[in-house]
Amino acid sequence: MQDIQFSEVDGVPTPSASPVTPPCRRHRSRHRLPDWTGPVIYRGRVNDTAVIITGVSGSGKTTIGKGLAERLGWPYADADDFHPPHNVHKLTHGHPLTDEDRQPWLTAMGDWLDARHAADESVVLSCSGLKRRYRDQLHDGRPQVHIVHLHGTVDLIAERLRHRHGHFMKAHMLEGQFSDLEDPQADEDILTVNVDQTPEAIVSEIVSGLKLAESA
Ligand SMILES: Nc1ncnc2c1ncn2[C@@H]1O[C@H](COP(=O)(O)OP(=O)(O)OP(=O)(O)O)[C@@H](O)[C@H]1O
Ligand SMILES: O=C(O)[C@H](O)[C@@H](O)[C@H](O)[C@H](O)CO
Repeated sequence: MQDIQFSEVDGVPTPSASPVTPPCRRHRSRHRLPDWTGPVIYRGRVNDTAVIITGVSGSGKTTIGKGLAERLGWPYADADDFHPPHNVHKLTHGHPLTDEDRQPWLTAMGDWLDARHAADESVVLSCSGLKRRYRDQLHDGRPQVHIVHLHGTVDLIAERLRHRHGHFMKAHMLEGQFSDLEDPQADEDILTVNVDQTPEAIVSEIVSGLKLAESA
């Protein structure tokens, strides 16, 4: 296998030798690997980037998503705002969502990602993305999307939820969230970050892990 050296050109890592293998192992082969025909598309990087923060309820998606968006100077959106009223009603009354409930919600987020991409706009979206097929639905065919999964223990997250007030999602639903959770697999190209650290440290880990450029 040929060794590929990278140098920076306009902030984009560029190989100094024509590779015969993909330039980056974190690239998802199913939909992002271009044939080697010219300019480098590094990790699927296009003009805009969409970072999706996933994790169970209480893992910190909102806290970290907003912090990251602020650090990068990008708009932020929360998946909770894409739920049809029926889903919010169910969650508010303590009923977990089914795959069927989640379908219109995933479609709405996908449409939103496509609209932001068409406008060349980089964004941060917080979304539970508990099951692999939900993540695939948002990820596949969207080279601008990078997923960051917030990982934490049940005990730590339950403790945080016990202290959270004014949110429709209640702590007792955490068990259902963990039973629905399908941990990210290696081939999903997902950055997993442990939430047992300060929000600032988590945001920094994401910025460096995804090599995101911070706003001045
Ligand atoms: N790294 C952290 N350290 C300490 N507390 C945190 C951290 N991240 C989040 N929290 C706190 O934990 C609680 C849950 O965080 P947050 O609301 O961001 O989670 P969430 O994943 O968006 O939840 P949901 O999916 O239910 O909206 C909040 O009270 C928040 O302030
Ligand atoms: O997939 C789900 O069950 C939902 O997305 C929930 O996780 C909530 O929307 C959210 O996390 C609570 O704020």
